Amino acid sequence: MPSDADGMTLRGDRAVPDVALTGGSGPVRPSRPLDATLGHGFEGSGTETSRYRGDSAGASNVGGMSEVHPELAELRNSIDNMDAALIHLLAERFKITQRVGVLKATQGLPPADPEREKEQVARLRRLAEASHLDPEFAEKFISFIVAEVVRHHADIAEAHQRIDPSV
Ligand SMILES: C=C(O[C@@H]1C=C(C(=O)O)C=C[C@H]1O)C(=O)O
Repeated sequence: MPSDADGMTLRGDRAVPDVALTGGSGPVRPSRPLDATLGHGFEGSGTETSRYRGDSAGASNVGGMSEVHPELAELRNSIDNMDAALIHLLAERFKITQRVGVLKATQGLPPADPEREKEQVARLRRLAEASHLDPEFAEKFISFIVAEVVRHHADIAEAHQRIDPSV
């Protein structure tokens, strides 16, 4: 199985992480020994290893200089990129749902659509399972977002009602 430098194994046309994350706060299940997955610096007795050990914040203090383990820094860089992508995606989603809210308010439709929500939850649970993400976490995540959207829709409907009580 070909493997690139980032701990990703290429299966078919997809890159999948060698460590399977089961969900938000769920357990991390290594699909191969953790030391092999993590690579250098975590096993053995090299100076690189001991230098970065023993600091729970992931930083070691050498001569008053705080150093973060280079692999930890690299991983956090990726986490930061993904968090930024999540925020951008959420911002785009809320732009669209605001338009849905205005459309519903002007058409006299209710803020929430429980049938649509059920379909979304079922679909996202399936997608989560296929991606080795905890489906319970996926459901909580989407429900949290949808609840906020519905609250916005109720606010838009109320504001619209004040301007045009006929709807
Ligand atoms: C966006 C809508 O309004 C609400 C919000 C939803 C969402 O955020 O996905 C889904 C269903 C509705 O309860 C919609 O009806 O499509």
